[in-house]
Amino acid sequence: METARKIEAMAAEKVSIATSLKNAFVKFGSFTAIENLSLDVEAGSFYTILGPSGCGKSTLLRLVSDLVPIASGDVSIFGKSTEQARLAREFAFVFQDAALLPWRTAIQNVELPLEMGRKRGVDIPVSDKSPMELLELVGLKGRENALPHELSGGMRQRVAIARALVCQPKLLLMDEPFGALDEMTRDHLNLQLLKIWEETGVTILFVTHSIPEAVFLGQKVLMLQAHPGRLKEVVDINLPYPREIKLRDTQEFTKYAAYLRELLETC
Ligand SMILES: Nc1ncnc2c1ncn2[C@@H]1O[C@H](COP(=O)(O)OP(=O)(O)OP(=O)(O)O)[C@@H](O)[C@H]1O
Repeated sequence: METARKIEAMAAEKVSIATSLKNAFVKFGSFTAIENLSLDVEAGSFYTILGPSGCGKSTLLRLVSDLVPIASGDVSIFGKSTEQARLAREFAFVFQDAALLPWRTAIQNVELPLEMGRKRGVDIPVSDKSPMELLELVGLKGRENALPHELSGGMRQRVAIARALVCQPKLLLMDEPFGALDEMTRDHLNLQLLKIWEETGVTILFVTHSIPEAVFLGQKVLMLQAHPGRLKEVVDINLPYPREIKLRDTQEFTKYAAYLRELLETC
């Protein structure tokens, strides 16, 4: 009985951890890109990732998403190996470039992962929201039949987010998704992303170069340092949600941003 309870508790703990890294190393030949990284990301949380160029931010997301192998240590996604999690569509990736198929309309791009799953005869999870509802969620109602070249950069990125959500991922990996956008569009998408996070309960790992963006979005900011890439500090952002743009004008926000700027200088 005691043992059964222990196993149950361990299983529950595993499920409540979206991503677990234990003494993880990533190497490219003799070059160490990530050194001895240990981290538990709680399910449903929003982590932003900051650090100097080349410190391994993208490599970390690529490790979690089974795109690069671990050299030593452990990495798991909801208690599964990264390969099992990839096959079960537990996570989805959003890159800086929306990478839409130019000959398909917005809605056809969102439907693509479902079509591909069907073609391969794979049983994939499907969002309880339809592709149309997902486009609505990202504020693109009425533009579903537009081709990518008829949409702005921000709109294309919103289609990419809707596409990432179509298989109901539990974990969303975002690598500078708004890095190429103007400030107003970025602000708008930051707000929309927070709304999506609150509505869906998805766990988010979000790489950015922008300190204000990292503070505005994240519950925690993961600061990495370079040469070799390793964890410098996890900074808790104790600012309430829902967050509004005017939060950036507050003293608390400015304090966090200043602290992170100083920390970044030491990385
Ligand atoms: N496929 C690869 N082969 C060899 N080295 C690689 C490979 N991918 C990344 N690296 C190296 O690993 C290190 C970390 O790269 P990564 O792209 O993760 O950094 P980053 O923090 O995302 O950088 P940036 O902020 O400039 O985007 C860099 O030194 C990079 O040159």
